[in-house]
Amino acid sequence: MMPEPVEQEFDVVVIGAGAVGENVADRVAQGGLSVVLVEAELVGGECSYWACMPSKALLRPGTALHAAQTTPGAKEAVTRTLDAAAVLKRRDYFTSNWQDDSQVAWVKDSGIDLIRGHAWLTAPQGVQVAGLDGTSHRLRARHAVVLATGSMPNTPPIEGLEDVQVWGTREATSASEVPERLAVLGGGVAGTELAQAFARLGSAVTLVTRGRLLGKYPEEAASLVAAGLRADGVELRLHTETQRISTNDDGTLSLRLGDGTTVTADKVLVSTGRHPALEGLGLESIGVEPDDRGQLAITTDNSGLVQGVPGDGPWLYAVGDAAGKNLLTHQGKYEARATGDAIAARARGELNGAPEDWSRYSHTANQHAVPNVVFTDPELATVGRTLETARQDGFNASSVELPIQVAGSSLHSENYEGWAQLVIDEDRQVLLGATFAGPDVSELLHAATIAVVGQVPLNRLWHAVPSYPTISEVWLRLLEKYGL
Ligand SMILES: Cc1cc2nc3c(=O)[nH]c(=O)nc-3n(C[C@H](O)[C@H](O)[C@H](O)COP(=O)(O)OP(=O)(O)OC[C@H]3O[C@@H](n4cnc5c(N)ncnc54)[C@H](O)[C@@H]3O)c2cc1C
Ligand SMILES: NC(=O)c1ccc[n+]([C@@H]2O[C@H](COP(=O)([O-])OP(=O)(O)OC[C@H]3O[C@@H](n4cnc5c(N)ncnc54)[C@H](O)[C@@H]3O)[C@@H](O)[C@H]2O)c1
Repeated sequence: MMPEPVEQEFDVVVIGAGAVGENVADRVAQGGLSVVLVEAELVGGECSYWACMPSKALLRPGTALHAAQTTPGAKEAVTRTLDAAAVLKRRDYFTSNWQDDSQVAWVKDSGIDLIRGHAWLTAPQGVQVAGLDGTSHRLRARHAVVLATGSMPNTPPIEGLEDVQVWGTREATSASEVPERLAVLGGGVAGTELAQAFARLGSAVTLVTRGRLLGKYPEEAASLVAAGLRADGVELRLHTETQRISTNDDGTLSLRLGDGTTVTADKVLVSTGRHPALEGLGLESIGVEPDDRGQLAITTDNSGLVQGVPGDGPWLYAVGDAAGKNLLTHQGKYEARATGDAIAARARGELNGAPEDWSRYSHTANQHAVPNVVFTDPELATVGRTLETARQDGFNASSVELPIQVAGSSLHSENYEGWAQLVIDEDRQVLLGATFAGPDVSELLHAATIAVVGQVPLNRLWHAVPSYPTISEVWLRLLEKYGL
């Protein structure tokens, strides 16, 4: 006989204890509300164990080595290649060996309840949990339920894919061995970063993508990254469809490509994008139906409130990858802080209706300034609008571009190659976006984020003097080229 469910009431129920769910729970707890986090796997989610942390831990040693190899004086001291076993060991450290004890301790210390199990909605403000320990929970949320369930990998329509064992990003980031030959499908951020990480660890890597590399980024910046990958021996098969995948008798895998050629590899990584993890969440019970493509989709307002949901007042929110706006940890955590504060303010009666733009309860930066770093070598860092998206959004936009050739970059490494772009709103004379590509440019990005969010007039930005000799001097050159 099934045991009776445990009935519990909380002010807020958060489904999913990734970085984003943890942050919502923290803010509502700080706002004086009782909150429970429900997590089906590891507390800390994708970023901590299978995404940001391990991928960056795999990339960083290669970047450090390459920096030394391109700096005379240091170069002579570097006589060996990467120690793959040591790199994997360091990656294991950054994933805490896939143990979540320290994050569980933080949850408890923060006054947040935790239930390990799979949760779904049963009714407005009602959540059922199948506990991993066999217990069943029936939860009622007095003020809010927050969906922070993350995202799932897309499965590309490739013949034979269902019958073979491939890597997703989870298997790649937690790999215990470096495959001799790796084929990567998808030329987005995940595929590009992991292709370089494994190439530098010793794999012969072929990356196959149907468009150009990093197609969402300005072409000049993306082509510097492509050159970096090629220099590491990655074979780039761009503008190429993959038609079929099959297993060979020796256990290797073969990809038949649209141009009639075949790529054979020991492992194949499929990294062709992700979609919000909304399946199995009981959304049908509150009237959310799959769209024409059979996918569940939700719309949220600027405080994360899901639109068009039945119930008595605002109660269902979605944040982070689950909301599907920006699949980035830092931006999801930003949404989480605002949403958590909005829930607490609504509970106190201090916030009615949608929050004002740029108030602490609003995700306004999502529309203007989402920072984004591709952690390859060279790096690609971008914030805000590209010239193309600015014009699509109706801005009277112009741009100014330059190769990064300043004293700081020439000192940084031999033959430093970089590229920078500012996108300008001609009507208001403020920045709409910026892109930097080159070794170690990611630390330039926050200055651009501040300028975009602060809508700093260009004639005031002129007075922000970059230190000499730093790579940031490219800011001055760009403003000079613009005509200041
Ligand atoms: C390879 C890779 C590298 C990346 N690198 C970066 C990077 O460098 N920087 C960056 O900003 N972003 C990066 N990202 C994106 C980043 O990982 C995500 O944006 C981030 O993890 C989203 O956090 P989240 O809390 O919304 O979701 P998640 O971290 O996915 O957490 C969701 C949690 O919800 C749980 N869950 C789901 N459904 C249920 C349910 N029904 N009941 C209970 N629990 C449930 C899941 O088990 C999971 O723990 C990377 C992604 C990938 C794939
Ligand atoms: N440094 C970072 O911040 C970082 C790193 C990795 C991942 N991420 C996040 O994780 C998410 C997922 O990364 P991703 O690289 O998988 O997604 P993505 O959307 O960046 O790239 C998907 C790639 O797959 C290709 N593709 C899509 N469908 C295909 C098909 N049917 N056949 C062949 N190719 C196909 C696309 O053309 C594109 O090149 C991203 O949205 C990103 O925000 C962030």
